[in-house]
Amino acid sequence: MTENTLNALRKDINEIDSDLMVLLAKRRRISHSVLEYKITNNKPVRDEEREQALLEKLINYGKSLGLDAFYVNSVFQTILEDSVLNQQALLQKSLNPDSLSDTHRVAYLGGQGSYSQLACHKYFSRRPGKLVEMGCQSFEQITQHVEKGQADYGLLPIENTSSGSINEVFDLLQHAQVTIVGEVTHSVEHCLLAAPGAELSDIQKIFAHPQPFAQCSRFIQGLDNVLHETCDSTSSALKQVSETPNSAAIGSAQAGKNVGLEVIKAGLANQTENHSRFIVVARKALQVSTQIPTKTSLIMATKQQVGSLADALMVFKAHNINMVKLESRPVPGNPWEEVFYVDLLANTAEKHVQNALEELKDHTQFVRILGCYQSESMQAVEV
Ligand SMILES: O=C(O)C(=O)C[C@]1(C(=O)O)C=C[C@@H](O)C=C1
Repeated sequence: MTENTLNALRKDINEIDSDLMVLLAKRRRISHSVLEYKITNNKPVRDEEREQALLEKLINYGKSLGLDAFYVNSVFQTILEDSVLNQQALLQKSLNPDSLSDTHRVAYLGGQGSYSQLACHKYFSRRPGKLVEMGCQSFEQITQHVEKGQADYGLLPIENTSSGSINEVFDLLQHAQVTIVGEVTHSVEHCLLAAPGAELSDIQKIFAHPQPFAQCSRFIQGLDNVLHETCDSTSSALKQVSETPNSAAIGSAQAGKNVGLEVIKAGLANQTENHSRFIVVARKALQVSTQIPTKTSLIMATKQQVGSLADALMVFKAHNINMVKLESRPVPGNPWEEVFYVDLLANTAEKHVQNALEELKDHTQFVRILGCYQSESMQAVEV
């Protein structure tokens, strides 16, 4: 085949890709119009039955065209996720016109290329406006920026599929004067990043934030005679590499590229599927539509008597509320006392949820709602 033929074929591919883009944009606009029907008729945004029927039809059609089911399914699951999340974001925007600002000032940990920055970009990609990013040195600095009104939002990692809950953030939430207004899950691919040309055998020291160290513990334990040093953030770990010979940092490939470092080993995390969930905090709560999946997070201290935690949890069962997280943390200054963090699939705008929260007071010493917010972890339908 000549180079001319190759160029002609690539031109055909470019044209098909442009046509696909036009069709995707058209599909999105139609999906926005469908939302109007759902608003008027108070229907849930997501219609899993319709998604399932659509996917089945597309998979069969794909087969007749020689496209395999896995490919068709994954392409259309992505399209459907975009459609649902966009409808939800539009609905939320119409419910909270006050939050419609041209600028979002967002505080997060670290700087360019940090995992928090990537999660921030993902969350705000569906919330148009100018993003003013404020890289911070600590989680506490993030909540302080929000409390003082220097930032509109703060992004805090709360749990990771490899290392579990991020206790420092749970402890901070006990006292911070902020409310949770959103969540975003981001997949994290940890790489070992070093100066161009370096090899794994050259590395004598590794810099990283404690979280990546925990999430890559098996890889780290397998290295002999390599020192580790913890840093405040991935960004500062990257900076250390440029100042320390024969060193490397753990970070995303993008973070390394931004500062001229190369990936010398990828896929370091203990689990192949390594995801972090971040919460978005603000000073003022947002109203959440009852037509979209919603989470309510709270902290509670149960009474110091036998069975009080079980009694408290039975309240959720009695009101048919699904609890998706329960975490206990010590109370600073009060040894052996515990507070519990609870995530519920529930919207505080609903009467049965309000009743449950009222009843919960009978079984606890205190309850504080940390936030009621749109749940963005979307489960794909099974076909
Ligand atoms: O058909 C609908 O109800 C839509 O809102 C459209 C659409 C889609 O993009 O195809 C989006 C969300 C629903 O979960 C199902 C399908």
